[in-house]
Amino acid sequence: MERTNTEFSLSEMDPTFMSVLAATACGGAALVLFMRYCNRQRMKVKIRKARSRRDASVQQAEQAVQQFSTTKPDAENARIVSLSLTELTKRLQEGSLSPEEALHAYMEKALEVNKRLNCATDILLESREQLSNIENCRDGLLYGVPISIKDNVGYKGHDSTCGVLCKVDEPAEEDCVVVTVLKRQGAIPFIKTNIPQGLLNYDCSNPLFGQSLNPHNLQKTPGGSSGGEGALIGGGGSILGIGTDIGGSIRIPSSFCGICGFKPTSNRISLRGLSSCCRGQKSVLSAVGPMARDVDSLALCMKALLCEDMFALDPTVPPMPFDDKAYLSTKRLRIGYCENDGYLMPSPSMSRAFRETRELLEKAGHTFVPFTPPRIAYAMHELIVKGLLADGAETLLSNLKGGPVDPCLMAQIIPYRLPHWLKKTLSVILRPILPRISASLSALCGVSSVPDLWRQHASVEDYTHEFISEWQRLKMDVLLCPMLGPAFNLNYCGKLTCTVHPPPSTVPVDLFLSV
Ligand SMILES: CCCCCCCCCCCCCCCCCC(=O)NCCO
Repeated sequence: MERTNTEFSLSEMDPTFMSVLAATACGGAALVLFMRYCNRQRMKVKIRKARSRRDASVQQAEQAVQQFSTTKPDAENARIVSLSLTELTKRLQEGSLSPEEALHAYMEKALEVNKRLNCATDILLESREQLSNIENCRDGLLYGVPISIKDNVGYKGHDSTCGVLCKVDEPAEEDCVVVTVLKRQGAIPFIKTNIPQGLLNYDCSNPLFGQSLNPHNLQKTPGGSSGGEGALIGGGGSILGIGTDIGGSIRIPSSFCGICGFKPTSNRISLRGLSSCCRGQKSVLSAVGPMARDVDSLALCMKALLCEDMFALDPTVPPMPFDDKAYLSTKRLRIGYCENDGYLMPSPSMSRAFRETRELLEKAGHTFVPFTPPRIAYAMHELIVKGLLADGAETLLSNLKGGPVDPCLMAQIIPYRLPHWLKKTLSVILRPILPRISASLSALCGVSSVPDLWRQHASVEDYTHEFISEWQRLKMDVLLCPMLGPAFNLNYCGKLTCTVHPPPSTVPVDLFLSV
């Protein structure tokens, strides 16, 4: 066949041109490798910086505790950390215990728990400075009470990392509203606690601070995302903590660590000044709430937060104080119960705890009515997963950019990263054999347009009203249902979420230790 003049073989090419081409290709490859190397180095520096900052604060706190114990050798630390919050506040208010003693006792205990469970991200050494004007808060409901706060709760001068590298070295300019109000009530935030990377996970590990462990079994996770709080409080290192919850982040670690947790309705407590990896997401709303050893402590914390100060600092919060009358009422209740929502089977231990609780409440004269949450599979996929990741997980992924993905998040992130066409195709193929995975994959594509997002919001609104109508039809006061638990193994994340707004809480029935 005759050769055209545009055809030529490599051997006929100008050797100078060939060398330039080869040099350019090698240079390009070297540049890419160099940039990757620099990026990895930058990443390592950031991780090292965050860790050494945490370690330095731990070291300084150890010195402070030691120094205090030499000036006050007779301090009854073990006795102080065993008091309930009611007893502690009483002793602080009557003056038989000083805020300084309470703070140092808890700091010592928290450091010991942290050594075992790796649950702290930062020790707030400013807490000791706060002691110097704590007498101005003598009338506060939490006068002198040392408290813990989750990593994403803004505290002036400290990072709220959410476990991602891009938020390291971004210290809060001001205390968030919750911290301001708690401080005015006399509380002393002294420690920040660990979270899973990105906060959208039920484990508790991130590349900056590593894996936190369960206080009752070191092979298990404390849960997430308020897992550091669960571990610290469950281990005895804090008497009251502040967590956040979208789809279980207060309730699940409370259940896994054998403590109590309360997720109020969203914006009952101000969210101003809190950090997040999916800010602007409005389908499944986040909430701030307390975690503690007993229910009375949760109530006291709510009472302290629901005050004029918070309503003035964040006027978007409804100015509705704590309803003491309802809390103390002994009226017989009409309790809706749901042992199995048809989506997630409770574990045998959880079923037993549920039934024992029901029996006790029935004996106490409360009435039970069966309640079935409407259209649960639809709510899980179309409202929760599609709502949380309406942007196709773009915001979360952009927060993870430039850093390693934690092993506990990997299984979640792989499907997020698939291209839309592949998620859609897999969803269609898997529909007949794995309907839930198929529905999740389709939901992970998020919404396709602004009108689609509005439809999504409208569906959440409709579902909320459908749920509330059923609640009202049955004339229920509360709903009793089992929690996820007992605690999972490390790196095994669960998927239990909630989108409607009745405020749920977790209360331990007894401690179930799996071996
Ligand atoms: C092979 C395909 C598998 C598809 C898997 C689909 C996974 C969807 C997972 C969605 C997970 C959402 C977790 C939500 C956690 C919420 C935690 C929370 O409450 N955080 C609050 C932070 O303030």
